[in-house]
Amino acid sequence: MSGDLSPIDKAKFVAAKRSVDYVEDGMRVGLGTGSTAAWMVRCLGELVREEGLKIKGVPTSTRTAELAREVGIEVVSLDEARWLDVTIDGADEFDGNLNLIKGGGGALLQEKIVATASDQMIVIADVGKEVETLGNFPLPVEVIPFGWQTTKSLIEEMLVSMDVLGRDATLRMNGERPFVTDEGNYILDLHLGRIGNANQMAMVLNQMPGVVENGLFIDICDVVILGYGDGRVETRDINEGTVQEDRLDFVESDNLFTDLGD
Ligand SMILES: O=C[C@H](O)[C@H](O)[C@H](O)COP(=O)(O)O
Repeated sequence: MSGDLSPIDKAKFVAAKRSVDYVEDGMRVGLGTGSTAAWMVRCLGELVREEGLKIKGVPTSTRTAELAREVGIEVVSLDEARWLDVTIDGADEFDGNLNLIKGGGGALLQEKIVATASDQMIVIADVGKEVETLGNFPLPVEVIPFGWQTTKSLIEEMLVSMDVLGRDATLRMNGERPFVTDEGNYILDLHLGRIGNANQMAMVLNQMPGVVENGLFIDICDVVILGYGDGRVETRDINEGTVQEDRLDFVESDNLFTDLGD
């Protein structure tokens, strides 16, 4: 079965597999959204079903909620859980300070609320997500549908005044219609190229009328677990200042991958 996976999927899988080591019995766990986070949800489901792990999962999208229930994880709302032990999620880009761009799948609002309500946020990513400076990936900004074209013009004017390289904002589409988030909002993707001051950009965007949230996650992520297509895993902890490397090996078994340890 491992032969069916592309190197990028293997990289996502090994990062996800390593991340569930952070989850202990009784924890309240934020469950991210996207293809990498989906691997993590499946790995957690396996632990719940086969090893009796008891956790409460708070999903960051309806997609993740469906998958979590499907694999046997008890799903609760953030209001029920109130505060979480850990959130594990993917990212579209991360830099050396573990600042992120998220929202490629449109789930940034719930993801940011859930990650911020967690003692620890762990990002799982394939090696292609690492960048020197954020901004090559279009920055998603969630806006309310009312007056979205005015909001778009205001954002573009702001980008000119901030002297940002790219200034185009495009409405995310789902076929012929605007893409609609779980909260009923639209997404504007900002094609910036390079975000010099991500903190300032995040603050300025969130002050604009019509903007609900932006996809910059600044000082929220604690740990990045980076997967490689050959099974190597690198864990970077920004608080501890540590980098650990190990390896998961691919085997043709029911479990797909076996932890070989150090
Ligand atoms: O809205 C989606 C999320 O922020 C995802 O975590 C992000 O887009 C990364 O997704 P993937 O793991 O599929 O690359």
